[in-house]
Parts: sequence; structure tokens; C-alpha cells
Amino acid sequence: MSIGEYPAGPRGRRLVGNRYDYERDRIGFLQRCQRDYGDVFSFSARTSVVADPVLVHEILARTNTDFGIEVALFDDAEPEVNARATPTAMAGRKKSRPGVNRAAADAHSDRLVEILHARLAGELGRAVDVAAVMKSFIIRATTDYCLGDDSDEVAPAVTDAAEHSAVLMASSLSLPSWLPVSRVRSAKAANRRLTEVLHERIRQRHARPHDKVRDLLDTMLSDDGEALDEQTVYRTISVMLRASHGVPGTILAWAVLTLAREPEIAARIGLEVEGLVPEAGRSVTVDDLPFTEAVVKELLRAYIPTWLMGREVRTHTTLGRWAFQPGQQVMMPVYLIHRDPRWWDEPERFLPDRWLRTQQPHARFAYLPFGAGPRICLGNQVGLLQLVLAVATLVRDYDITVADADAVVMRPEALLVPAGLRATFARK
Ligand code: HEM
Repeated sequence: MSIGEYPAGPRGRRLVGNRYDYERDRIGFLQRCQRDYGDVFSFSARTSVVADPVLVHEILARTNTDFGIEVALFDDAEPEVNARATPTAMAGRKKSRPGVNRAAADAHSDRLVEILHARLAGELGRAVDVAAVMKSFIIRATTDYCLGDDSDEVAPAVTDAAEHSAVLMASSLSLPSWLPVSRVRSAKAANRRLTEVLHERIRQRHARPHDKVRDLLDTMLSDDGEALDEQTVYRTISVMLRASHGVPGTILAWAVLTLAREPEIAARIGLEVEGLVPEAGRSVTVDDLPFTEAVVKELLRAYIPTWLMGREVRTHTTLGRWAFQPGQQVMMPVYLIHRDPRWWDEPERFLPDRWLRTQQPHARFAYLPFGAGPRICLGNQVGLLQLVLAVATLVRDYDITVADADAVVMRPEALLVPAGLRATFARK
């Protein structure tokens, strides 16, 4: 192939192209294409798939310049997410950094455990939709992380806005916001409500600041570094809250299923947590729980919720030996990379111990749970802490009964979900 060609791929069926076969078995279809055409192949004249770790990393690194990340929920709206790539939005990211690093995340560990117990208290003794409960726990935890005492009214508003937006996203259509469709109207109303409560909280805090930094909002309003306008503070916090809605909660659902299927892993986590005696006055952190952390890393490899990431091509550009035009889409099946036997030993097995050895994965960039480049997950340390402490707490303090674990199936929707997972939680 000469430099600058559009990738080859299956032509698909008349009228529907590849969509029919893709919708019947999304992951299987992508795996078959990869086998037949290699790591870069086309899905249609507009959409290509890139499953080569180095090229995926390059796309992520060139995001904001050659590749755009934004998805417009309403096609005539200035999508709020678009603003994230502007210099002021990147300044918001920069200012937030000391508020989201490992030390800041660790400082939230006691609150996190309290919030998990409080969230489960109302659910004990009956079978619940695990992903829904875990998502709402994470929203409460992240809202508390960002806004501390001011989070009460905000957490329900985030859930509402995120859920309404997810319904629109799932339809995979960009609908004009003037369209009198009830789901568009309710999504707009929920987003407006979240915008209002958040602005209100930011203004109040600005007028009456805490004497020392207690949460992410304090970091964003602090005198250290560049001063930000209210809109930039709002956007940064709002993106943090929305971005934390689905992914960590979904991984916790996978954790509950895995603990039920692999009791010896649950037992090893139990031993690790029970043997832990932190010095007086010091909270438990990720560093105290190396095996639990390895389990979380393995969950993020095997069941990566962001299994298929996407970018829109912004400029006439090349990637490796392929050429792309503005407006084309590039999809990155992280799931395929995380399960590729070229980069991983026994990729189909759930082996947390691989993370306690060296040399995993065998290729650079073959592990991308948090993305990479200028738009890498801003909450990666916060998310890791949430997952490790939640898994350890679930094992230590709860008996969990999963109803029919064998019937749960892996479903690659917008996120990769354990469909049909229900469980009963009881305090030990
Ligand atoms: C541990 C679970 C998590 C995973 C696996 C995860 C994964 C990701 C991934 C893959 C992206 C990049 C998406 C892309 O490039 O298209 C992302 C973006 C982001 N995540 Fe996370 N995330 C997690 C938890 C969180 C949490 C708890 C927060 C907030 C506290 C958060 C905040 C963000 C933000 C703000 C972005 C957008 C950054 C930007 O576009 O500039 N994430 N996350």
C-alpha cells in the first residue's frame, strides 16, 4: 500500500453497509475485520477503526489539534464540551491538577468509605441493579470530592443530567435542540438545572471562601497560579462531575460480578484488608492495598468500560501510512488492544497477579484505561482511589449474593456493561 491511502475494509451489505453485521455482534465484527484487514481498517467511507497501540496513542496525543473529541448532544447548540479544547478550558485543567493528584485523592479516602456505606444502607437485603447503585455512589463520592459540604443538591442534579444525556447519546443521533421531542426537552431542562445549581454554589464559595483548601472547588478558586473566571471554574467542575458518571460505577459492577465468580480472589483481598493496620491518624490509601490495586488494574484491562473511543478528524492529515480528511471519524477499540495476545499473556484469563510481576503489557501503549495525551482522564487518581477502596470495603464489610452470575452477559453499548447483573448486599 502506498502512503496516504484510506484504509481498506469490508464493503458490507447493500444499503446498510457494515452496520447490520456490526450491530449483531459488535466486538466479534471488529475482531473479524482486524483478522482480515489488520490493525487499521475502514468501517465505511466516513469511519475507520485503529487498533494498533502506537497509532492509537498517536491519535490521543494529537487530540485538540488534528483530532477532535467533541460530541454535540444537540446539533444546533454550542456544545459545552467543545469549549474544553480552548486555551481557557485547558487552563482550567491545569489549575485543577494539584486538586486531583494522588495526595489530594488519598485525602478523600475516609469520606469515600462513609459515602459507600451510606449509599448501600438503603439497599440492604434486596436484589438491586448493581451498576445503577454503584454509579450513584460514585456520583455522590465525586460531587463530595469536588464540592465538599455544598454537594447535597448537586449530586441528584448531576445524575439527572447525565442520565438524560445518556439516553440521547444512545440514540446516536445528534438532534436539533428546537425539536419538540420530550427526551430533548427533558435533557435540556436537566442540564439547565445542573448549570444553575453549580453556578450558585461557585458564586457562594467565591463570596465566602474556606480558610484552607478542602475540596476541588477550593483549589480552582485559590490564589495559587492563574486566576480563573467563573465560567472556566464551572466548566472544569461540571466536566469532572459528568465524566465520572458512568465509567467507575460500571467497573464496580464488573468487580462485584468478578468477586462472585472468583471467590479465591475475594478471599485474597479479604486477607489483605484484614491484615491492614494503618498508623494512628493515617487513612488507608491505594499504596496500602497492592493486591486490591492489581485486581482493579486487571478489571480495567479485561472489562474496560470505554471499550471503543472515538475522534473526529479535524485536518487533512496522515496517521502511519494512512490519510484522513476533516469530518471523518476514527474509532479506537481499546477492548481489542487490552485483549490482544501479541501484547498480553493469556489475555482471556482474569489474572491480577500479572500486575505484581514486571513486563505487563509487552508493548508500549497497550494499556489505555484512562486514555492518553492532552485529554487524558483528569480523574485518574481519584478514580483509582474510588475503585480500590470501594472493592476493599465491599469485601471486608458486605456479604454479596449475585443472582445467577452465569446469566450475566458482557454488552458493548456506549460503555461495556455486565447486562442483567443484580445482587443482594448484607452487612457482615
Ligand atoms: C477509574 C475510572 C475511570 C476511568 C477508567 C476513566 C476513563 C476515562 C477516559 C478513557 C477518558 C478519556 C476519554 C477520551 O479520551 O475520549 C476520561 C476522561 C475524563 N475523565 Fe475519567 N475515568 C475514570 C474516572 C473518572 C473520575 C472519577 C473523574 C472525576 C473525578 C473523571 C474525570 C474525567 C474527565 C474530567 C475527563 C475529560 C478530560 C478532558 O476531556 O479534558 N474520570 N476518563
